[in-house]
Amino acid sequence: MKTRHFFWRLLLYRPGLYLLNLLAWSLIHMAPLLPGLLTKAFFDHLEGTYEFPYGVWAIAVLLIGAALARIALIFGGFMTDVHFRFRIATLIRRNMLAHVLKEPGARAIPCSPGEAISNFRDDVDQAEEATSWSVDTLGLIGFVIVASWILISIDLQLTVLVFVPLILVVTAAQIATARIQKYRAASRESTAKVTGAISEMFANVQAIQVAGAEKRVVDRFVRLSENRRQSMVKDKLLTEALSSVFTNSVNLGTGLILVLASYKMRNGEFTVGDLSLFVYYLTFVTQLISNVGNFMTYYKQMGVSFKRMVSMLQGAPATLLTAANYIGIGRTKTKHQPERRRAGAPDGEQSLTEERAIGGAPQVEETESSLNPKPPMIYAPPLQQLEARGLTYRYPETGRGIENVSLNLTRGSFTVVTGMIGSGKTTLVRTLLGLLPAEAGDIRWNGERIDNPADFFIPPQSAYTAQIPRLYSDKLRNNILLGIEEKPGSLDRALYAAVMEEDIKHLQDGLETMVGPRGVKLSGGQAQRTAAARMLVRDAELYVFDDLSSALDVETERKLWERLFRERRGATCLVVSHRRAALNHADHIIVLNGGVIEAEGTAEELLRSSESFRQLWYGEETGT
Ligand SMILES: Nc1ncnc2c1ncn2[C@@H]1O[C@H](COP(=O)(O)OP(=O)(O)OP(=O)(O)O)[C@@H](O)[C@H]1O
Repeated sequence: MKTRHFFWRLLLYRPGLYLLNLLAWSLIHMAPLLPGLLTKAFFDHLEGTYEFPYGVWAIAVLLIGAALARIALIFGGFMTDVHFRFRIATLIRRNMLAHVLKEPGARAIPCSPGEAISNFRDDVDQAEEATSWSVDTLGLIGFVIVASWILISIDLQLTVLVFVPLILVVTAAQIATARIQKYRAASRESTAKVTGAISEMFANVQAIQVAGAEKRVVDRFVRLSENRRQSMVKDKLLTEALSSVFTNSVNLGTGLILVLASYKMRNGEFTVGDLSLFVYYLTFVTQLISNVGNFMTYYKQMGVSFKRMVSMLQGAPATLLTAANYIGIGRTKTKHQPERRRAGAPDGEQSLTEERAIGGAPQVEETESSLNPKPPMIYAPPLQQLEARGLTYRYPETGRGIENVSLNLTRGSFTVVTGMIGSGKTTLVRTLLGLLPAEAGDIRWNGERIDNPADFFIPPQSAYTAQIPRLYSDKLRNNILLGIEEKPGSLDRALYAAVMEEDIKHLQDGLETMVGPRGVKLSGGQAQRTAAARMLVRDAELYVFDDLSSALDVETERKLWERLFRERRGATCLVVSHRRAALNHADHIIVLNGGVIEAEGTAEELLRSSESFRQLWYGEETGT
């Protein structure tokens, strides 16, 4: 999709509102035609070349009336403009956000959070500005057409002199816009880098301090800011230079008209009223010129912003940005039929993410919301067997990941994925759970294919604790519940299973303790176990733990597995670990190396057959 198609689709999003806005601003910009004619009548009346039937005072009254009418029109114009702008901006932001939320969790945005914020904020503003300025430009063009007709009927030669600067300026601006686009892209990019650096610095204060890297980080920030300063200065300088070209060429045109008019007036071909009309209209012609210039600049800048917004979609069609979705403002929606068919599902093949679940009868619960359409909850039948065949995912940046990995989990089993650092353990569980988009492979729940693992692998099917816990600046209780309803005893059971009961006693406000941004008030182990409790408070068929060992001592980890077995008999566990506490419990162990399965079996078998496994097993003793 090209920029012009994007622009056009934005205008057509709410065509009625856009036309109303266009009408309002056309009237606002064309309204000065009347005072111009009244001023001419006033001077001609005084000069005696024309007799106004109701006298000079009537002209004054009409002038005041015209001014008041224009004020009222401007008020109406602001209302329509605000409504239109707001809807456009909300549409794009909503569509981008909806797409980000649909992307596999681990690759939701293709850039740093700071850059993403800049896309959501500045780039959307740019699109809003361009659409909004288009109505002013069209309104002023309307004014110029009518004004030209009036002026030509008075004096063709002078009228041409009014428009020559206009043509020159528009041509100059056209030539300069390519460069504006380049400078604008550079300034946007450098702004995004500065925003990204700020967000990274705030997120990593502790890491920066312990590494003694304050000076280097600040130096880098200064470098980025300096780059930004330079690119912003270039951008602003060119924009302002163009703007001054617009204004001054029109001033020159005014001078020419005055000189020419004085000759014509001396010859009696031009009245004072004609002169006042020319000068009066010229002010608005000036406005059109700078308006066209502004619009062209905004339009070009929107082209840059459009590309950046498309990059947020990570390969999805650009039309998504302007897809006319319900944006949840103003009206309530009563009926919602969400689209549940997954891309990639071969025709005729049943899948668990569609409206049919195993067992014949549909087991999908429709949720209906008055504001936000939610996907239906999926209740799959209890897990008997989960199979993954040929799972492959490579990170585009490094080409590393996993290749052709298969696994088979039966109900109540405890499977451990182990391997050296960087062998692909996290990638495997993320790909299985749909947090990374599998390039190849097939996942089946009790033999039924799962087309969209990201929608499927959530409670009550599965729950997951990531290697790095993500906590919010809120109470500990809310961090664990994350919005679900607390059932009697459920929180206590989860805390006990996550071996957190002692920690809660020692925390100042127990479960009501505010954990601070990203959980900074908790120890690493507490944060990790909070994440485990968050997982365990959700009843699930399959529990996936990604490497708890970094935050748990051996004894705590042993307790955690024991409690989990006792409390949740029948639950199936997939655990990433290289700790004996987990390996000892395992029914089946998968050893990854370089993204592929190197060996698999029980601990006993692997101790005999796999050198890598022996290294991991004995490495714990030697601490290597
Ligand atoms: N976001 C990423 N972008 C690019 N490459 C990545 C990314 N994350 C991981 N990799 C690469 O993919 C490979 C597998 O990484 P992964 O995190 O799955 O390993 P792991 O076995 O879980 O490691 P660890 O034991 O350190 O957690 C590694 O070589 C790593 O360099």
